[in-house]
Amino acid sequence: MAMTNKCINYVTSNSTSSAEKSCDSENVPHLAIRAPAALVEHTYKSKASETAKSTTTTTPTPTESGTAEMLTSDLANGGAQSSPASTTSDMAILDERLSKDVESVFPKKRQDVLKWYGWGYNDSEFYVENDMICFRGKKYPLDGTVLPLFTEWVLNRFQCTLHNKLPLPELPTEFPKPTVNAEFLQELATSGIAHSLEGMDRLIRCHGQTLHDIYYLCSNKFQRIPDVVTWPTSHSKVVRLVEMAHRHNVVVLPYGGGTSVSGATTCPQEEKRMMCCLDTSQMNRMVWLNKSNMTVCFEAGIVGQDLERTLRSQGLTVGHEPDSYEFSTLGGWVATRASGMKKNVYGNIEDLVVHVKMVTANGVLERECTAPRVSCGPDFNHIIMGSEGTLGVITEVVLKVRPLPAVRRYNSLVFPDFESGVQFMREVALRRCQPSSVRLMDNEQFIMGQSLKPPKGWKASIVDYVKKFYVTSIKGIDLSSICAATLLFEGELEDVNRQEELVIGIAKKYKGFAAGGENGERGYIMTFVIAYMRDLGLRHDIIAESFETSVPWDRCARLCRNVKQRVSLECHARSVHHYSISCRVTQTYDAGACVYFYFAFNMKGFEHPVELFEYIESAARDEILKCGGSLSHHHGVGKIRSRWYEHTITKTGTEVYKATKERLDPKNIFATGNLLPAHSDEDKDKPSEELTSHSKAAAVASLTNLTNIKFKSKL
Ligand SMILES: Cc1cc2nc3c(=O)[nH]c(=O)nc-3n(C[C@H](O)[C@H](O)[C@H](O)COP(=O)(O)OP(=O)(O)OC[C@H]3O[C@@H](n4cnc5c(N)ncnc54)[C@H](O)[C@@H]3O)c2cc1C
Repeated sequence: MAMTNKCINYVTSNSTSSAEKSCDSENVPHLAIRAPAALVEHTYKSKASETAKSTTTTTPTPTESGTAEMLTSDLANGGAQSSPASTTSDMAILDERLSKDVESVFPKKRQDVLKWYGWGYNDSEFYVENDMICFRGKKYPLDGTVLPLFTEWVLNRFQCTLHNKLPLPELPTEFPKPTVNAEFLQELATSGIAHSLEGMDRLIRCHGQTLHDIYYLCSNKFQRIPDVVTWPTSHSKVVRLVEMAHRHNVVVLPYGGGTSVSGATTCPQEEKRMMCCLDTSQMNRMVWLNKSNMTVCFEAGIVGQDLERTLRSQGLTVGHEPDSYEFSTLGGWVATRASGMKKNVYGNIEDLVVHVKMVTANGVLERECTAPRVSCGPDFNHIIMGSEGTLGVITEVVLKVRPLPAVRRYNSLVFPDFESGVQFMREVALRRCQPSSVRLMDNEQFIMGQSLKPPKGWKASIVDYVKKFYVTSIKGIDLSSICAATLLFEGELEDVNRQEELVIGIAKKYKGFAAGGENGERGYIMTFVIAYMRDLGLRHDIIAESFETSVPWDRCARLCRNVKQRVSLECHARSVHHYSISCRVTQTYDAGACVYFYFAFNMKGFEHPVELFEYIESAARDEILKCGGSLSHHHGVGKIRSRWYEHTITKTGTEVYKATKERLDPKNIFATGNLLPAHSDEDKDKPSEELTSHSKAAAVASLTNLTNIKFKSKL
C-alpha cells in the first residue's frame, strides 16, 4: 500500500486547541521528532495457564522492559528538546502522544486480495470435492477440512444436489457508462487526490454484502455504479474533496470496508448526478496514542484487524470486535453504530468513542474537547453515530483503549431447551456478571454448528457417543430441543475464575451444565468462517441472509418463537419447502437482548428468488416490530429497512433528522439514500410535509411491488 506521509507528533499541553490535533501533511502544527524505538512490533511472553475443562490462554502482555516504559522515556526525551511544557517529566507523561503509519492488510487495489463477487479473501471458500463440502483458507483454522457431517446437514435440510453447481461469475468487461461532471473531474485532477475511472475499481465499490447486492453483482444487474473512485489521504484532503463536490453538485458516497448488510453502501440506482465514491482506505494512521488517558486517535479508514494489531503491539486493545472486523473499518463502525461481540467488557461503539470528526458540506462537525463526559446536550457525537454516510465523512475518531487482558478463557454450556437458555441469559444480565461474550444458540444453530466438526477417528467417535449418552440418558435432555451457549471470559485470572464459577452456577439453576472450552472456542472461531457459506449456497441454489433486532427481556423468547413461526408460515404459503430458520441471542443488556436470525432456503425453480427472500424477510421484520423488537440492533437501517425508519423514530423525529440534513448538506450531496427512502430531484424543493407523504407512498409502493410479484415455483 502506498504509505501516507510519515509524521510523529508531540503535542504539548499548551498547544493551540484543547481538542486533539491531527497530523495532516498540509497542516502540521506540531513538532516532528524521531520515531520511537518502542514502535517496533513487540514479542510477547506466553504464560499458559489451564483450568479444568475450559480453554484458557494467557494474554500477550508486554515484557517487563516493554513498550510503555520505552515509549514514555523516548517521548519524554524527544519532546523535552522541543517543547517548554515537557521540561518536567510529569507533563511529558501526561501529554504523551505518538503517531504511527499502519501498513494495511489490504492493498489499494482491494480486488488483488479480496473476492470481487462475494465475501472475504480470494483464497478462502467453501467448495465441493468428491461430493463433499470442504473449506480452504490459510487464515482460518478450518483450512483444508473435509466436512461430511455438514454436507449431510445441507443435503437433508435443503434437499439440494451438490452437482450442477453454477459457474463462478465471469469478470465483467463492460461497465455502466459513467455520468461525468467535467468541471469536477478537471479540478479533481489537479487536487492531488488519487482517483480512478476504471470499471472494476468502480464496480467493486458499488455494493455491500446483502443478498440483494451479491445476487445483482453476480448477474451484472447494477445500472448505476460510482462514476469515479477517490482515495483522499487525510482529513484536510476530505475537506477539499467535499468542498469541491458541493460546489459542483457531485454526490459523495463514503466507503469503508463495504461490509454493510443494510444496503447502505449500495449505489442509489436512481441518482442522476455524477457519483464520487470516497474510499477511506488510505486514511488509516494511528494519529496519536495517549497512554496517560488511555485514548487513541485513528483515521477513520483503518480496518479492524489493522487497528487491533497496532494496539496489541503496545499491550493495548480497543476490544471492539464485530464479526466483520477482519474487513470493516472504524469509520464504518461509527457510521452504522456497530456492536462488537465483546461489548460486555469493552462496550459498543457509542461507549468507546470519545471524540469524532465529521466533514460535512457545511463545515466540520466535532466537539471541542476530548473530556470524558460533558453536560452540553444534545450530544453531537450521536448525530454522527448512525448517520450512515448521509450527513458527511467521518475522518478521525478518538477511542478508549484498555490493557490487553491477562487471561482469555472459553467455555460452553448446554441447556435442555431455548427458553431455559434465555432465562439463564436474563439472570446473568440482571446480576451483571456477563463474560466478555455470551451467545445462546437455538437447537437448529447448535446442530448446524456441530455438523461443522471435522470427521474423527473411531476413538473420538466413542467419546462422542459417551458424551451423547451422558446428555440424553443421565441429564435427560432431548436432542431435538437441546441448545448451547458459548462463553468467552477476559480479565485477570482471579476475576475470570470467580466470574466463571458464578456463571456456571447460574446455568445450573436452569438445568444447564458446562460442556467444555473446546466447544466454546470452536464456536467463536466459526463466527468468521460462517460468512463464507453464502457464496457456496448461491452456486447450489440456496440463498441465505441474516437479520437482527433488540428486544426487552420480557418479550425475548416470544419474539424468537413468533418470528420463526411467521417465517415458516410465509414459506409454506409460498411453496418454499426446504428452508432453515434459526436464531441466537448474541448480546445482553440490563433491559433486554439482541437476537440474530439466520434464514436460508432452496430457491430452485423460483422466478424471483431474491424478491421472494426479501418479501419473507420483510414479513419477519413486521413480526419483530409487532413483538416489541427494534428496527435494528447493529446492522443499521440502510435502504432495506428505510421504509420503517419514519415509523420507528416518529414524525417529529423525522423532521429533526431532515432539518439537520438540510442544514449540514443543503444540496444533498451525501445522497446515499439511507435512513429515509430517497427523494427524486423534483422533490428537492418540496415542503417537508409533502416529502413525508412521498416517502410513505414510495414505501407503500415498494411493498406493493413485492406483494404483486408471483412467487410461484416453476417446478
Ligand atoms: C459477515 C458479517 C458480519 C457482521 N457482523 C457485524 C457485527 O458483529 N456487528 C456489527 O455492528 N455489524 C456487523 N456487520 C455489519 C457491518 O460489518 C457493519 O455495519 C460495519 O460497521 C460496516 O463497516 P464498513 O467499514 O464495512 O462500512 P461500509 O460497509 O463501507 O459502509 C457502511 C455505511 O457507513 C458509511 N461509511 C463508511 N465509512 C464512513 C466514513 N468514514 N464516514 C461516513 N460514513 C461512512 C457508508 O457510506 C455506508 O453508509 C457484519 C457484516 C457482515 C457481512
